[in-house]
Amino acid sequence: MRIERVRLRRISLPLVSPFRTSLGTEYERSALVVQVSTPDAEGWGECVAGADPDYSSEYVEGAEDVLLRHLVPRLLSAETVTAHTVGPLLAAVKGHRMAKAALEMAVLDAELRSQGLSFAAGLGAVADRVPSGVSVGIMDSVPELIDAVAAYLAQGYQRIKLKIEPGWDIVPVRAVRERFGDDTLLQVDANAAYTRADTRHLARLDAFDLLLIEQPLDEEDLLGHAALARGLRTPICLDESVVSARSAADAIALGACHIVNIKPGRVGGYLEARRIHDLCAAAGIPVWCGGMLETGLGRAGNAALAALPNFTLPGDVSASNRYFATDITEPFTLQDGHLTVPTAPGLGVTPIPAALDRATRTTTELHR
Ligand SMILES: O=C(O)CCC(=O)N[C@@H](C(=O)O)c1ccccc1
Repeated sequence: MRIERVRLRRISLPLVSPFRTSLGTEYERSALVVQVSTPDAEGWGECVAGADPDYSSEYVEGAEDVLLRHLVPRLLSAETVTAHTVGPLLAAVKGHRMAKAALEMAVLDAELRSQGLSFAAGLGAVADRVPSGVSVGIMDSVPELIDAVAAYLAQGYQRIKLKIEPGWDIVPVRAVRERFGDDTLLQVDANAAYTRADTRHLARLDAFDLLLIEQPLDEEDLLGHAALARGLRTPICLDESVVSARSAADAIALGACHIVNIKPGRVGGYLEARRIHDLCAAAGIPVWCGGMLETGLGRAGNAALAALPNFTLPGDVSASNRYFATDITEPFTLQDGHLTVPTAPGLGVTPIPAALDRATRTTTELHR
């Protein structure tokens, strides 16, 4: 395909409720929507980098700058581009995986739309719906947390993920386990808030039969996670530490994880996400699809990805209304605790012009 034009929109969507993690509290989601125009089709992508470089080193202004000055020009000057050549074309630019992922996603969307293929078909989905888990932030009190979890379970969510940090871990997790019983699928996410010195403290979570503890230590501390894994019964899941298939292989070889949270934006795109899925499947490591508070664009791609065979744990692919009163696409809704995998060509969704315009703060366009 020949890329004629790339349009970047900085968008902002208010969250239905503040989302607090060990990294801080978000009240609105900033994101970048990438629109790629080719003679055959338009393609849409979403950059998951947030307002601040706190989850990773990327942040929305930085992603916009590196896209405009270093990444998009490389694609516009190429005679032809396919989703599989985006990575090599951008390889000279170090890092910036979330920015690259957004561009590759838009090219993949355009390519699949022009072929009349859905993301699900293109990636190798084996299911037409995926179980929905939900991420529950840190709250001001345990009663407030219990009410929030009760509401999500009543909506049909199949799995509860609780954000934890030092001072908000054992007590809330015990309260949720005791209130909702042993059959509720429950896991925790620390966003790297602990250190190796916390091993004995974190081992107290073993009492609650959790599916996993996600990213307890610093993203670069693979040996620390391997040591922690030897001190805990609860399986260790990595998120921030896994930025590529290579890093997934290293983490697995070092015994740093039993489970991997795959986020296409964090690992540089859906194609690398599939490579990690395949590598983990070969190593007997189950995976699940994480979330970055995506709009319906990223939610559509994630639903398709979560339908691949080794995504055997419910992911954070929740309904649009978990975060947004109004999404920029038709909203994803929970049907019997599942999201339906889009079957239309490409992502299967496109932004609703009025909704996208309302969410757009700035638009920048680059042409061949
Ligand atoms: O459901 C979602 O999209 C969000 C799931 C979630 O908890 N994301 C977390 C995470 O660390 O996985 C997060 C990402 C980015 C920013 C803050 C929090």
